[in-house]
Amino acid sequence: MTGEPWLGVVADDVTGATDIAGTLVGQGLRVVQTFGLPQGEISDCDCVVVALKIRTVPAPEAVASSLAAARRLRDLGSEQIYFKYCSTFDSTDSGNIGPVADALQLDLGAPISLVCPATPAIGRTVYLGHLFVNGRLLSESSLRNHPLTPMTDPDLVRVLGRQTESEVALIGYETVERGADAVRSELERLAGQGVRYAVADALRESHLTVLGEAARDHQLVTGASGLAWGLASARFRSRGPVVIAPAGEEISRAPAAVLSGSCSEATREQVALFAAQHPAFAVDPLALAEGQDVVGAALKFAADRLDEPVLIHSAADVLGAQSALGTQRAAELVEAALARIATGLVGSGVRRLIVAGGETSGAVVRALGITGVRVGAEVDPGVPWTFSLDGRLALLLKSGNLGRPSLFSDAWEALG
Ligand SMILES: Nc1ncnc2c1ncn2[C@@H]1O[C@H](COP(=O)(O)OP(=O)(O)O)[C@@H](O)[C@H]1O
Ligand SMILES: O=C(O)[C@@H](O)C(=O)COP(=O)(O)O
Repeated sequence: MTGEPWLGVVADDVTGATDIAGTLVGQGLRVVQTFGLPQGEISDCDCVVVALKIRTVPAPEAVASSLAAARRLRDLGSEQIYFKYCSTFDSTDSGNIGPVADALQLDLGAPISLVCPATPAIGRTVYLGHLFVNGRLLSESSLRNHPLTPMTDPDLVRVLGRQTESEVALIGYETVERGADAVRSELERLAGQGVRYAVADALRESHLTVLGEAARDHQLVTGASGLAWGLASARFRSRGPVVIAPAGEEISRAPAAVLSGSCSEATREQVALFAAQHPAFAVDPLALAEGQDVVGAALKFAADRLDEPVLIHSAADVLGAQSALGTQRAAELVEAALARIATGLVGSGVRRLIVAGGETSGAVVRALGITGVRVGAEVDPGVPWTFSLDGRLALLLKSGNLGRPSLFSDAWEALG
């Protein structure tokens, strides 16, 4: 094991980054995750995951940030770059998966790259190039109605084809089932025909190991957490999970809080279950818009109850808030308020913090001035505890769709 990160991940959002980081830790890699470009030297790890926020920004901005991240990762010693996007391929017809992959391929001199968001551990599979979410076609899942990136076409060859000028082809499950050599030969054949992207089928984890083995020497691999799992399991067949020292006593006994700005189905269940057993404060976007001191009220509520974990959440009447204030303004008000509440909570001694929601997590880590975390063990697939590099905090940053209903309660126990 070297001290240099051989694998560099460019992730297109914050909790997506935490998801892949946790997956790699589960496969025995030592992982550091940074928010934005890594600062200074990073050693004693196998992988650095750079969390960007580029899923829905204009394509040129996404390309510039990804290139900068990949170049920095190469400077740190990464031999292989992994572009992590969402397991539901969240993107629009103009990007950003195609433009970012194109730019990274060109920069790294990669002739052809795998494209595979399949992540069976969370119910995402690819069959004949079609993406399924918990057994339903992507276009018939709730992603069809995503506010920013509605996914109405499940055929990934077609979806990516609209985002790139390059040729996109399919490597079907029959080839994958024949093993890594068969996939390698097919990749060579396709590259010889000028194809730059091979969407690969994967229905179960053994398929991901085959793909990981086939892509072992690729300069660029693209996918969600599943294919990263395959890469790591092909490379380190016998490595057990990293044993992360439990949080120091100072942290594991410190006050704890959950901040949720996520409105996703899984989070709603988690919030409802936790709120039934613990003190909970609802942030009202309309009150924020009226200029009421909601932040002050939330902090007062928490300060009176910090002998047990408190929950501050926001997802009550989302549609009402959006129609009164507009989607963007409502989101900004809630994100800014939760970020200020996070700062106040940490100021009053909270050192164990769960944050639900990708955008929300981005706003919170920015407000807290956290530049990076060392990644610990997963509590659920894609949901690991992390420890800020400055030693201040244990943070669990959770993507909206991930985690079991009792995650918020179970996570404290997992922290030790
Ligand atoms: N009650 C609400 N009304 C309107 N927008 C809200 C409300 N609560 C949260 N939001 C916003 O919804 C967005 C949720 O996104 P995010 O944090 O990425 O969660 P997820 O990972 O579930 O998508 C955030 O921008 C948040 O500020
Ligand atoms: O790949 C996934 O499903 C997640 O890692 C992910 O990116 C989810 O997106 P957000 O819910 O917006 O964090």
